[in-house]
Amino acid sequence: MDDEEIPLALALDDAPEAKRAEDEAQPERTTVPVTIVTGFLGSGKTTLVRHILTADHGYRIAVILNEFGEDVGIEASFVQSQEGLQRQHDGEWVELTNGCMCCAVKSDFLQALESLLDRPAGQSRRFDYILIETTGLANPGPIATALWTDAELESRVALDGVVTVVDAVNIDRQLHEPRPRGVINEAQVQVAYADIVVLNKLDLAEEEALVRAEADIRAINSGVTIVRTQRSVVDLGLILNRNGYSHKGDLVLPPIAEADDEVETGDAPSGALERSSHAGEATGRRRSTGVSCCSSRAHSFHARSSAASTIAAAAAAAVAACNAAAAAVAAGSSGPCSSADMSPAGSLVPPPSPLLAAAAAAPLTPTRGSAQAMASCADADHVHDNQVSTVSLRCDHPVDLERFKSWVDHLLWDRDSRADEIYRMKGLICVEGSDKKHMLQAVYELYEVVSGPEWQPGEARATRLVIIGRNLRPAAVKASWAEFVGVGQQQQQEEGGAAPA
Ligand SMILES: Nc1nc2c(ncn2[C@@H]2O[C@H](COP(=O)(O)OP(=O)(O)OP(=O)(O)O)[C@@H](O)[C@H]2O)c(=O)[nH]1
Repeated sequence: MDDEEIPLALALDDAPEAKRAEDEAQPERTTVPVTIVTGFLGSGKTTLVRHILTADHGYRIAVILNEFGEDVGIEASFVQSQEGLQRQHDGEWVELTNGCMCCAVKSDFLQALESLLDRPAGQSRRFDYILIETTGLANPGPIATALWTDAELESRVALDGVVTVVDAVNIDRQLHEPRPRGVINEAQVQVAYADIVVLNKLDLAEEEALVRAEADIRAINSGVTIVRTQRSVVDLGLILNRNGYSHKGDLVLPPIAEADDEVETGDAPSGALERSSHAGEATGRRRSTGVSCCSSRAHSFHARSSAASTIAAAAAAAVAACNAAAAAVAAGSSGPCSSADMSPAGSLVPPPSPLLAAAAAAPLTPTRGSAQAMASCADADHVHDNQVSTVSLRCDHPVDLERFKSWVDHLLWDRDSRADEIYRMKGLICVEGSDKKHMLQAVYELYEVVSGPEWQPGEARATRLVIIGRNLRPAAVKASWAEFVGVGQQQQQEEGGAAPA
């Protein structure tokens, strides 16, 4: 979006008459295709969605953004105002000049879909495509399954495809991150469900890493199309209107022969994905799996559609097959939580622009519990519970930008323990001496702070930050915030608690 033309806001009733007449002359489509955009935290999903929204594709696209926990409002409000958009007096929906619409919802995609479909006729131009952007820790399976099943019930929406955006720099550690037995590895499942993988951040990754990433992806989902991108700029013909789940078209799934809804949970240590040696062997097998949530959702839809359960089970089986093979190879050498399985931190290539700061390897600050119930996990180096959670911070007075950056440097780079890991930071920053909003974006050790539009009159000028990671400790994060930004503990408000994946 950086260099692209800024779309202007359009009042819902302001569609040009000629365009409106043209719209009304078009026959109604019986179903609206839905593409799910998924991918791990910070991979480039929003960047892809913005690329789609601003491209010249002729579709009128409705986007449903599912924001993670307490970051609701942070990214959406910044992104929308950054793009010259204005919220219409229509709930959270925003409409762009090309007819695309955007909505931020906290959790329930299907509810948002219903509200979209139930919009009063004539209030806006008709849309003919829906994009759903999941959170970075989401398992896209339940949404895909529900949409696919609904299509069988002659729903007004139909699953078109699942696009998984992969961060070429960080996918290695994401796929191989150790998990306690039975705990889902989100990155693996997101890859497993993909019809197409957008391998993003080419500018930050070396060729060797790209080739390795492709092998890892194919080890999970051997039939998937992989397209390399920078800033998620992809040929939209590859990702929209694939018609992959239509009864008339061929089902686009990892080519798994006999998957059904009886996928077992259990024995294989998820997160122990072997690299390329078993690429292709993931297909045609039925193994036990750590992806229990897929199979449980499949059960709930089995009564409505046996085919629907197959999609979930197929993805689960793909991951399971990889994990089982990896477990066999790794047997006796490293357990599910062995640090030997982890990718070395800090192996990123230097950033190409001053906006991105590269970090040396760095453990971090302390940790926090979470709502996500996970088993404890110990290895020789550390004992922790492997919980993913969110810490939200707020400060109601302007912060010094340089001090703020120093704090981020410290938080991301000067860690003295590897028990915890920050996956993602996002924040709106109210900078001392500036009338412009600033935004922090961090993905693992890389971060950028960019300035955006001016604060609007009456808008609360506050700094709001969201930190998502594994084993975060809020007290220590707050202490470091106080130390580096110079904000007294009494002035901080911790807005949110733990947010489950
Ligand atoms: N250098 C570089 N940065 C990128 C690229 N694509 C995205 N980014 C940056 O990566 C950061 C995360 O991008 P987003 O699009 O917000 O990622 P996301 O997947 O939507 O993040 P979550 O919603 O938190 O999961 C932002 O700072 C982007 O500007 C790329 O190809 N190269």
